[in-house]
Amino acid sequence: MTDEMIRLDGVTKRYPGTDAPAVGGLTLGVRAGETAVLLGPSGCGKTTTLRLINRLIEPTSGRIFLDGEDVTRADPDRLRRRIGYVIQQVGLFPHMTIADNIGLIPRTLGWDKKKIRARVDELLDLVGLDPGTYRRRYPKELSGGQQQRVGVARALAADPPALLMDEPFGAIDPITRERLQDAFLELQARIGKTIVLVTHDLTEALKLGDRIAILGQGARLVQYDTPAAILGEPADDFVAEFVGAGAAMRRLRLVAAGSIELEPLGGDHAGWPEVQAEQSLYEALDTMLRSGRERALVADGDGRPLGSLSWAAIVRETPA
Ligand SMILES: Nc1ncnc2c1ncn2[C@@H]1O[C@H](COP(=O)(O)OP(=O)(O)OP(=O)(O)O)[C@@H](O)[C@H]1O
Repeated sequence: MTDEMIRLDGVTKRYPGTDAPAVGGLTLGVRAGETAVLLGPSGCGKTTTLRLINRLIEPTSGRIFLDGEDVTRADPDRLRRRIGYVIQQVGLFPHMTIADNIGLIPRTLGWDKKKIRARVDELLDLVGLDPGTYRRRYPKELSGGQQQRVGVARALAADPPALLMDEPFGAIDPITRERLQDAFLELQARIGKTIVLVTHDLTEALKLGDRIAILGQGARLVQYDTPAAILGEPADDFVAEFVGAGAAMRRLRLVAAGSIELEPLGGDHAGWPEVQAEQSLYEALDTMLRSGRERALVADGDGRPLGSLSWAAIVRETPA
């Protein structure tokens, strides 16, 4: 057995009348409870890959597995109840209330009214919208960010183990977008779904992904790794170029101060700035810069000193 919830095995999609495949023999596994981000340039096949997973698009060849089961030929309607789908345009039905939009799949599954109502309220709570205020409203009476939350609630209605998200925060202003990303992380920490999320925004990928799949044209898998590894050890020039000039600085946000080799504290450290072991190197460096010191004391959660972190140690730890 495998702990992979989603697996693509040599999946190819060739649209009629095109020369090169949109997805050419992609093999990719997503572990249960993890968020995998598909990141790559426009037209590289991200959306096609996502829609192959829930069979909105039929593969030309290859196989797709959900929780170890070959679903390449499974009934698409049944499959989609096990895989929630969230898109950028949200796709709420304008003539239906928020409650009816969220209750869509439970209704098709034949749940009774009381159970649907309870589930709708539970989901509104989960995504941070007050049920009393929002349940009877219509989509146009909500902001874009609130509609996006409803879209997520709807996708979660039948409690599917997996969730596909296509540029879920794409059309939203930068400040709301950051708030929704934070809300996404809090929600995911509680519900632990297996998520495949498409974006072309590197910052979003680094923030939300447990692992990032960098795709080239034809959904060629160039690198599939943790955010820190993508930034620290780009597989080739394509990835290095994609993650760009700020890679070393971005990586500092992903490494905890307590995770690198600290120096012994030694004698007098009065007046040193202090950072928590779980704070990032980025925050540690910021603290040092603001206090005008080249060293900080690293302490654990109970305030016990663990060692000394120097500027030089951060430079040594950063892959050149
Ligand atoms: N229905 C279709 N028929 C023919 N070609 C298509 C169809 N849908 C997509 N394509 C082509 O397949 C390729 C991959 O498209 P896809 O939408 O998967 O890319 P993407 O990475 O999601 O792009 P973007 O980031 O711009 O949304 C593109 O070259 C696109 O033009």
